[in-house]
Amino acid sequence: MKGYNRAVGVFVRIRPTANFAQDLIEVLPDGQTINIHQRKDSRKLLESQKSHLNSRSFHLEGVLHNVSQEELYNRVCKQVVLGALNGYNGTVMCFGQTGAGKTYTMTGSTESYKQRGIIPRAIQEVFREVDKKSERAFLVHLSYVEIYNESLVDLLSSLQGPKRSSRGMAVIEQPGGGVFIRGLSLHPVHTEEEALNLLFEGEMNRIIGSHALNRMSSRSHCILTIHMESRSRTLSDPKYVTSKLNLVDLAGSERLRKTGSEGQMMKEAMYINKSLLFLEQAILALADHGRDHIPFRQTKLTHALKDSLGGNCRTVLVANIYGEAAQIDETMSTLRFASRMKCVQTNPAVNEHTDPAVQIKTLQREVKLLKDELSIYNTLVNRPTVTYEPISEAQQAEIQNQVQSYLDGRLEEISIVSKRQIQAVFAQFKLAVHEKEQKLKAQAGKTCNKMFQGSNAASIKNLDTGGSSEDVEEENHIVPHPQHPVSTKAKTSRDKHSQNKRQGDGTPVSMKSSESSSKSKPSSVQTSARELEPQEPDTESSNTQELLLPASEREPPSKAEAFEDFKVGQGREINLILKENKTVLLERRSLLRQLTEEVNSVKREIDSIAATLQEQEEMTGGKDADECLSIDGDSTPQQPKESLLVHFGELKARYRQRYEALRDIKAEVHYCNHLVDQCRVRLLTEFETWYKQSFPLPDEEFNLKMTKNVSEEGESQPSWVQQQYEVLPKSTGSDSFYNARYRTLIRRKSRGLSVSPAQSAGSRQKRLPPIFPVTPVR
Ligand SMILES: Nc1ncnc2c1ncn2[C@@H]1O[C@H](COP(=O)(O)OP(=O)(O)OP(=O)(O)O)[C@@H](O)[C@H]1O
Repeated sequence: MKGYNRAVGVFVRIRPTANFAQDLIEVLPDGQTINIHQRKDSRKLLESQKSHLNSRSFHLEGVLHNVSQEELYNRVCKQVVLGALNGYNGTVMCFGQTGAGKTYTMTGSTESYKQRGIIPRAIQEVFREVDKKSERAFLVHLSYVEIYNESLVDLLSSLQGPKRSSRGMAVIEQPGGGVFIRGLSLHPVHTEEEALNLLFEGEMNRIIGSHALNRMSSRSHCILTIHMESRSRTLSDPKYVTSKLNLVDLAGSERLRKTGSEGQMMKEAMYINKSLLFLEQAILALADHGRDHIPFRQTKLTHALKDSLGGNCRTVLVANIYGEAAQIDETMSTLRFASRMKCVQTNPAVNEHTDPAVQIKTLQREVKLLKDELSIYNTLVNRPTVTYEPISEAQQAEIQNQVQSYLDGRLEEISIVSKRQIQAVFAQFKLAVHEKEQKLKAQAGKTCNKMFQGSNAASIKNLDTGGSSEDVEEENHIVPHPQHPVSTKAKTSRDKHSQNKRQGDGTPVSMKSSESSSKSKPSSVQTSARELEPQEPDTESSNTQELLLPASEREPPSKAEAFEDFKVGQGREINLILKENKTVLLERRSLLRQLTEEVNSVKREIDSIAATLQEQEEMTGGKDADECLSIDGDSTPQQPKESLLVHFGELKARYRQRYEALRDIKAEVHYCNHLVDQCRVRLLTEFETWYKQSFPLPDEEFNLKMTKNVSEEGESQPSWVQQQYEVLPKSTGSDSFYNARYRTLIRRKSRGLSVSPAQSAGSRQKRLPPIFPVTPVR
C-alpha cells in the first residue's frame, strides 16, 4: 500500500440566522478565513470599542456560509466518496455545539429530497458510480453504530431478529492497524433504496433527547459506515480493493451549564463532554508530531475513530457553528478544535488485496501455457520424450544409481534432461558428500575409542568390525588384473555373469609342450572389488546422511529419527529382508575369497610344474630326464617326468573343479548384491513415501467470499402512504429517497412506537420493532 501524507480537510458551516452577529463573526471574501471577535466582558464594553475584543482568525479549507446542501456535499464529501470507490478509506464528521446543524449537515431533512444531507447524497453517489463502473463488481455493506453513554449500540440490530442484541459489542484493533466493531451487524445493500431504508431505520432508532438548546437533540455519537469491496470483472485479476466510508455525526459539544440538563440528561451530557474532551486530546496528540503515544483507547469514540484520525484515511471535518452573538464562546471553542484538527495528518492509501484462490487459478493457467510452449519447443528440437512433471520415485532411484555410477567411475557423464533432473542429481551428490562425512566421522570416533579404552580396545574393535563390511575388505588380498578392471555397477549383473562365464570357459592350463587341446595356461582368478568388497553403503545410515543432520537444523521429527521409527515399524519387514540378504551376501563373499585363494594356489603349482617340465625337456634334448647330468658333471636328482606329468594332470583336474565352484559362487555373489541393492532402494523409497504421508506440508486454506442472501420483500403500501407519495415533490433521482422514506413511515405506522430500556430508565429514547428484510432489486 503506497500512501501519502495529507492534512485533514476542515470546513466551517454557519447555521443560517436572522440575527447574524456581523460585528463578531467576519467571513473574509477568500471563502476560507473566518475572524471571530469575542468581547472580553460584554456588559462593560460598548459595541464600538473593538480594541477591547479578543480577536482570532481561523484559516480553513472552506467557510460555508449560506450554502445549499448540494454545494456543501460537493465541496466537502464528493471527493472522499469517489476515493472510497477507488479503495481509499474516508471519514466525514460533523462537530459542534448542540443545535448548530450537525445532523442537518450529515443526514439533512428526511422529509425533503432537496434538503437531504451528506449521508443520503453519499449513498446516491456510491450507487451511481457502481452503475457507471461496469467493468468492476462491487459488494456494498452498511453498518450503523451509536455510542451512547460509553456503550455501543447497533442501530440496525432490529433487522437481525429479536434475539440479536447489542450486548458484547467492542472496538477491536486488527493486526494491520485498522479497527472494527465486534458484534456490529453488517448489511448487504444492492441499491440506493436499500441503503436509504437502513439509514432511515437507524435514524428511527437513534437516541433523541429534549434539550434546552435543541428540541430534538442527538444525545449520542453515530457512525454510519459504507463498506465497499470492488474487484475486476476480469476473472483472472486476483487483485481487489476494499474501503470504509465513515460518516460521523458527533453529539453536541455544549457546556453543561448552558444545556440546563438534570438527572439522566446531565449524565448524558457528562459522557458526551468526556468523549469530546478525549477526542480533543487525541487530536492534540496527533497534531504534535513528536508524540509517540496517541490516547485513542480512552473512550469508545476515539477508539472507534482511530483509523479515521491517524490512519490511512482521507478525513474531512465540518465544524458547525451558530451565527448568533449569544453563542460566540462556543463558536470560538468549536473553531479552536477545528484549527487543531487541521494540523492532523493522515496517510491515505489504497487498500489493495490479492485473492489467493484467483491468483492460484491464474498461475495454474500460466504454468499450463508455459508447459505447452515447452512441449512445442521440445518437439522442434527433437526432444519429444522430455517431461517436466515432478520426478517420480522410480526416476529418483534411477538418478541415485546414475550418480553412484558416476562417482564410482563407471559412468562418464550424466546427460542433462531437465532442471528438475539437475536438481535431483545435485541433491544426490550432496547426499553422497554427507555420507562420506558421516563415514569419516564414524571412523574418527572409532579411532578415538580405541585410543582411550586401552584394555578394552580389542573387544571394541571386534564390536566395531564384527560381521561388518570392513573385515571383508581388509581380508581381501586379490589384486585385480589390469586388463580386467573392477567390474562396474553400470553394467548389469547379467553382463557380469556372462563375462565371468567367458573367463571360466578358457582352457585352464597353457604349456608349450602340451597338446593343442590345452594350449592356454590356466589364468589366475581375478575377482572384482564389487564381488568381494561390500561397496554398498550401509542402508541404515549411509543412504540417509541428510537424515543424520542435527535435529535442531530441521523441523521435528527429523528424517533420521523418523527413519529409525520406520525401520522398526512400517518398514520392519523389508528391513529384515535387507539384513538377511546382507548376511547371506557376506557369507558368499567369504566363500568366494576362500575359493579364489585355492584356485590361485593350484594355478601357482601348475605353473611351477609346467616350468619344471619345460626345463627338463630343454636339458635332456628329448632324452630321458633320469640320464641327464649337470654341466659340472654332477648328476642332479630330478623328479621322474612321468610322476610330474601325473601330478600335473591331477592339478589340472582340481583346478577345473575348483574353478567351476568359484564360477558358481561368483554368480551367487552377483545375485546377492543385486538383491541387497533392490531391498535398499525399496526401503528408502517406501520410507520417503511414508514420511511424506505422515508429515505432510500444511495446506493453504482459502477464504470463501460472502454472498448475498436477501429474501424478497412482499410489502404492499397502505393507501394513505400511496397518497402521500403522490403529492410529494419529485425531482430527478429522488425515487429511491422517497421510496425509502415511505417504507420507514409504513414501518412506523404498522408497528407503533415501543418503549426502549433506555426510555424506561429515564431517557426519551425510542426503539422500534424490526423492519422487513431488505428487498433485492437486482
Ligand atoms: N444550514 C441549515 N439550514 C437550515 N436549517 C438548519 C441548518 N442547520 C441547522 N438547521 C436547523 O437547526 C436545527 C438544529 O439542527 P441539528 O439538529 O442539525 O443540530 P445538531 O447540531 O445536530 O444538534 P444536536 O447536537 O443537539 O443533535 C434543525 O431544526 C435544523 O433543521
